[in-house]
Amino acid sequence: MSTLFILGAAEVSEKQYFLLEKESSSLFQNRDCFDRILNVSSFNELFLQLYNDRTITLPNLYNYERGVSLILYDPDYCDLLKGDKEKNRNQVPVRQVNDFLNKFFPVLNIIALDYRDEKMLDNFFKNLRQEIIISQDRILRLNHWMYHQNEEDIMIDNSTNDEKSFPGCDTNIYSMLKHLSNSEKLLASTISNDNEENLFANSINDNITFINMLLDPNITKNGNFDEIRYLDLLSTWNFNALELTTKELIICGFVLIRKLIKDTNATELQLSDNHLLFLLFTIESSYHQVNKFHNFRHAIDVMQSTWQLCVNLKLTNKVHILLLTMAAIGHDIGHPGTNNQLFKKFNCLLGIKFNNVSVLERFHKQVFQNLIWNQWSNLMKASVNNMNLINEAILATDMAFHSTYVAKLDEIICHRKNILENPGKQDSLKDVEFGSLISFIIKAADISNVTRSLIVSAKWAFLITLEFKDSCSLEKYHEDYEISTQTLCDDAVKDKLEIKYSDVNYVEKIFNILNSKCITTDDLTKKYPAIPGGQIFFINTFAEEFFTKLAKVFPELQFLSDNVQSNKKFWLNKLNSEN
Ligand SMILES: Nc1ncnc2c1ncn2[C@@H]1O[C@@H]2COP(=O)(O)O[C@H]2[C@H]1O
Repeated sequence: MSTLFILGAAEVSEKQYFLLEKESSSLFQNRDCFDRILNVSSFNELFLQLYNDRTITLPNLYNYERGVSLILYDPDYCDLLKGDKEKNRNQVPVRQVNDFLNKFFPVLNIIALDYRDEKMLDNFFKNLRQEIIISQDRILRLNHWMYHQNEEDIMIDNSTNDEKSFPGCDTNIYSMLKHLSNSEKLLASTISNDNEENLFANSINDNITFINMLLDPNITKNGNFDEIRYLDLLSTWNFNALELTTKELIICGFVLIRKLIKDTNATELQLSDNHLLFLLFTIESSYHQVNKFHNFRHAIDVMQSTWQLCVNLKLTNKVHILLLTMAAIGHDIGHPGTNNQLFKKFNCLLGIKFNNVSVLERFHKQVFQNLIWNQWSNLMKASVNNMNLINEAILATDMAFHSTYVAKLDEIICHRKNILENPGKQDSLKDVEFGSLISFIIKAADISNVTRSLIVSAKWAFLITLEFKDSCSLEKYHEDYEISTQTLCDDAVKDKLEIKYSDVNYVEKIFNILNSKCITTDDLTKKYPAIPGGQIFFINTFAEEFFTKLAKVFPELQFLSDNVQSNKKFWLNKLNSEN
């Protein structure tokens, strides 16, 4: 859905509406592109609308990831931060608004323009219809996210591996290069303590009470959410992120992180409730809601399992638990829902930037690190080891290095066997080192969906199967059409663009399946017969050995291995009954 925001006091909006009536204006000629027109009196009202729309129960048609939205306003008119009518206070230049939108609403397709700038409006509308088509097609959208680049993107100086930052791309749709580029600008503004940037951030933090956006009647008690209820939910392995609304996922992140901060007793790490929620809303706006598996729901699921593994392992360092849990929330930030091979195979700029090694993980690490520096710098300043721990944990989730971690488990098992059989005899092998422990925990959490209860595991399996299918479709699309990995807005293909992989009804169908209380694992495997085979492959190739050896090193985690075995039995029976 595409929204047109008319921003400014009534007088201004009358002028802007005038544009809607002026037949010669590009706005008039393209007004049919918008599904709705909203008149807002200030940026605070605009941001409240964006945040509230992002937390609509899924399938959310107003997530600003399908369609392209436009904010029209008069930068010279009024104090747009609060909507006062006084003239010439707090004028907000267009560049500053777009900078803010890109940094704090990264995955949203939305841009602000001065309503008087006909040239910019004409330029915006020139590509709008194609961009809307791209944003509503699963594969065209994926292609754009991963491969869009504009000619100004600075090429990499490969000889020195000098990682240069990238200017923003020329598109109104999300792209990973644009996300990375804006993330680096965010870091730069943090370091330079850019007060323009702070103007908005401070205004949001001062004028928006985030908790009020979460207090739905059906999830609150006496006007507040039931913190105990959510902490209880988070404290069991029966946690099911799939049955929670986006608001509840944010609440889960909030109550857990707030608890973990308190547990550290570290005054320098304290963060106000509103600031913590501002950070969580920004993280939510950095994950793609349109992704089936790699979305904010997966992030909160991995956050919960990371914390529970720390509890089961009786980790004592409260700061480490907080850092690991934060790494879990951010470990897949901006994930496109595909895989590293598709960066390397099509030789795209983002892959080259990271030398085609752990492209996704290094992207997540850089984007998350810059966000934390901007919104929670104390967590970073407290110790240089804090960011290193978060970075190491995020990089450890690259499955390309999975066998390295299994080999480390083998080494520890062998070391302990040697000690048992030859007490007192030293060997060159090592027991669990801190770095390995961090990696083992977040790796186990990242694939812990296969250790959940059968029906929960089956629903995650259903979602990742759909995502694998999209990756295959993207690969085929490139091979069939030999589409340049640059952009699908090139003139050569512009008029051929059509929606083949629409996902509006598709998403509706998915959430009907996930939300139905009566769906069984049998129903899922009947509808999607590829699931059992995919699960057996993944369990046999990765999960079974990893969790078996993890349990040998950490007997407290035996339940993970038992759950995998139990789920595997079901998948094998399914597979055998189908053959
Ligand atoms: N249930 C599952 N079935 C198949 N593959 C999975 C499953 N869970 C996780 N994975 C894979 O494990 C990978 C862990 O890293 P990623 O999240 O990048 O991508 C994940 C998937 O490719």
